[in-house]
Amino acid sequence: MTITVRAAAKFNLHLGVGPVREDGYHPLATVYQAIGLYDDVTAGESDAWDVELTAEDHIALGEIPSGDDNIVIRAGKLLAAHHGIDRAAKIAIHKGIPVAGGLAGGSADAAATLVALDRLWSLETPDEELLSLAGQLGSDVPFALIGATAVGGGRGELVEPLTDNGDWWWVVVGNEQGLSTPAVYRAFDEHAGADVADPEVPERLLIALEKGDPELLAAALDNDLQTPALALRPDLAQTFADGEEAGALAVQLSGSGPTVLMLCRDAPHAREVAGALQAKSYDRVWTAPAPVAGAHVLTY
Ligand SMILES: C[C@@](CO)(OP(=O)(O)O)[C@H](O)COP(=O)(O)OP(=O)(O)OC[C@H]1O[C@@H](n2ccc(N)nc2=O)[C@H](O)[C@@H]1O
Ligand SMILES: Nc1ncnc2c1ncn2[C@@H]1O[C@H](COP(=O)(O)OP(=O)(O)O)[C@@H](O)[C@H]1O
Repeated sequence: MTITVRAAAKFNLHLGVGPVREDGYHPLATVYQAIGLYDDVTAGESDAWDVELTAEDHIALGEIPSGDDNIVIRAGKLLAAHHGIDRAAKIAIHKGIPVAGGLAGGSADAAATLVALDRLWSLETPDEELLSLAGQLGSDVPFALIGATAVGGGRGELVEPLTDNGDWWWVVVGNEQGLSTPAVYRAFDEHAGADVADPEVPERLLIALEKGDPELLAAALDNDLQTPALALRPDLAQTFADGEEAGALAVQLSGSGPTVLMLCRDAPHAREVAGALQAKSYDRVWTAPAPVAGAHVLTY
C-alpha cells in the first residue's frame, strides 16, 4: 500500500522579524498564506528508509540531500520515535515547489510525510501532537500542516488560523539560484542593528483579508527580510521592476527569497502579468491561487 499526500508552498504576506534570541532564532509576527504550488509525497512500506526525488519542469533538485539529511526522513524517524515504534518507509517526493526559494518546500514535504506515515501506519496521532512534532522539524512546518491563512508567532511555529475572505491570485517568479535562510537572517541582523522592535501583525492586513480586497492587500504587504535578501542578491531588483511594469498590484519577496510574488486582481490579470514576464524571457513563472489547503491525502 502507498499513500500520497499533497502539500502547498507558503508566502509570508507580512513577515515582521524581531531581535535575535539567545537560541539563535528570531521572534516572528508573520501572516502565512498557502499558495497553489504543490509537492506530492508518496509513502510506502519498506524495511529501510529511502527517499526518491522527481520534479516538474524548471525545478532544480541539485540542492536537496538524498539520504538521512532529507527533511522527510527526519520527519519519519521523529514520528516513529514519538510512538516508540521501530519502522521505516520509502518516500517518493515529486516537487512542484522551487527549492531554497523562500516558499517552504522542504517544510511542505515534512508536513506531508507526517500525514502520510500517520495514515500508512494507522497511528491516528492527535492534531496537537502532529503540530508539536512539526514545530520540532522546522519553524515553517506547522503552517504547512494547516494551510489556508494563519498568523505565525514564536519563531514561526505557533500558528493560529485567520479569517481570509479573498480569492487571491499570485504570479510566482522563481530563480535559478537559491538563497540560504540563515544567511538572510544574518544579513538582517547586520542591516537592522541592535534596536529592532518587537514584531506585530498590522491591523490593516487583517482588514484587507477580511474584506478580500486586492487593492487593500497590495498596500498591506510587508517583509522585513526583503531588504537584507536584496542586499545579498541585487539582481532581483530587475524582477521587481519587471513585475511593476507588467502591471502587478504589488511585488514582494517570498520569505527569505529569492522567489518574487506579484499580486494580481484576478485569474485573467495573473495570466496577463505572467505572459508579460514570459515575453521578457523569464522561464520560471507560475500563476497560483490562494489560499489553498494544508497537507492532505490525495490517494491511498
Ligand atoms: C524565513 C522563513 C519565513 O517563513 O521561511 P523561508 O522563507 O526560509 O521559507 C522562516 O522563518 C524559515 O523557517 P524554516 O526554513 O522552517 O527555518 P528553520 O529550519 O526553523 O531554521 C533554519 C535557520 O533559519 C534561521 N531562523 C529561522 C526561523 C526564525 N524564526 N529565526 C531564524 O533565525 C536560523 O538561523 C535557523 O537555524
Ligand atoms: N525535501 C526537501 N526539499 C527541499 N529542500 C530540502 C528537503 N530536505 C532538505 N532540504 C534542504 O533544505 C533547504 C531549504 O529548502 P526549501 O524548504 O526548499 O527552501 P526555503 O527554506 O527557502 O523555503 C534546501 O536547500 C535543502 O538543502
